[in-house]
Amino acid sequence: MAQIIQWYPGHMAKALRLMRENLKHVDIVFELVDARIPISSRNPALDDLVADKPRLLIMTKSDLADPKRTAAWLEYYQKAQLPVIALDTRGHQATKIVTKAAKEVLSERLTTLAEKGVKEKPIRALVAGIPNVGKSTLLNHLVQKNVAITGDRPGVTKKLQWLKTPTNLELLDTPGVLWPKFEDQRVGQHLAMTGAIKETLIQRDDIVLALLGFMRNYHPAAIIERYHLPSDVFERLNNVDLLLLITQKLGFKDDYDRAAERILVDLRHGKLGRYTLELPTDHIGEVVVDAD
Ligand SMILES: Nc1nc2c(ncn2[C@@H]2O[C@H](COP(=O)(O)OP(=O)(O)OP(=O)(O)O)[C@@H](O)[C@H]2O)c(=O)[nH]1
Repeated sequence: MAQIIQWYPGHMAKALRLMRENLKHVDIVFELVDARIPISSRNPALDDLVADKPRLLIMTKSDLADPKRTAAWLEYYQKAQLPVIALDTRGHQATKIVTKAAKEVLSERLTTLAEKGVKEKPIRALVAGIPNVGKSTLLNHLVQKNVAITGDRPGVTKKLQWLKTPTNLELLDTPGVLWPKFEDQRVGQHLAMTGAIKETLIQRDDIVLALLGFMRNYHPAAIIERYHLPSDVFERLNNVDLLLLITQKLGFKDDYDRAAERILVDLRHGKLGRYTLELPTDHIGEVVVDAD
């Protein structure tokens, strides 16, 4: 799990500069977002950076996300004309799905080149996304056993290194690490709930109380069943009292920090079911998303 990183404007500027440099050399950007938190795991800085470069949005960890909400997000992005797919990046279909989608995004250009009789060249791609979103997993999956690194020989000017894949994709070997924007405290909470960042002990209570508040409307049965609570518990208790009751039910006496930690572990390990914390109609931070 990524640690909470002290993120200074200088770091951000350097990361973005590096990515801008690398973007010149690719045909397409694979922008990864976590399907459970499509708002909080996206950095709008990429929009400006990528500008007119073809882009494929890849919603990772869709196996952990709520399928209905994923469908709503796919529809939203399709309406916004942003090519998008959702997948389990570890799944055996990942290579096929990503390659097919990338070819579709570039289809016009590929057809033009074919008509001009230009021999098909590999599609060069850059994988970008926030920490823990699945960049390395996807890279490794696409590359399979065909890793072939070009350039960067000693004594030779440093070249970009490309990873070859069996499907005529070439991937830049260093993914672009974007950093989430924390302007809204819910962004931090959502990143911590999904395990993208590690929370401090002090933040943990707030995060778990926010989670219980979310589950109250979204999926109360998951909490009731997991912690053997009375079925009307959400009607009777506020979030603080609910946490105290769960603490007792877990046999942790009055150690509610320990209970909070357990609840987060349960959530991250899928013990509270599949979930998506954000919808296209949510307004979080400065990211204004609207389905209309
Ligand atoms: N369930 C599930 N887990 C995934 C998926 N993709 C990645 N993971 C897991 O998420 C964790 C983080 O994946 P990484 O590939 O290391 O993420 P990263 O973006 O390279 O992370 P950094 O190196 O921190 O930038 C790992 O435990 C992966 O196994 C997915 O689609 N589904």
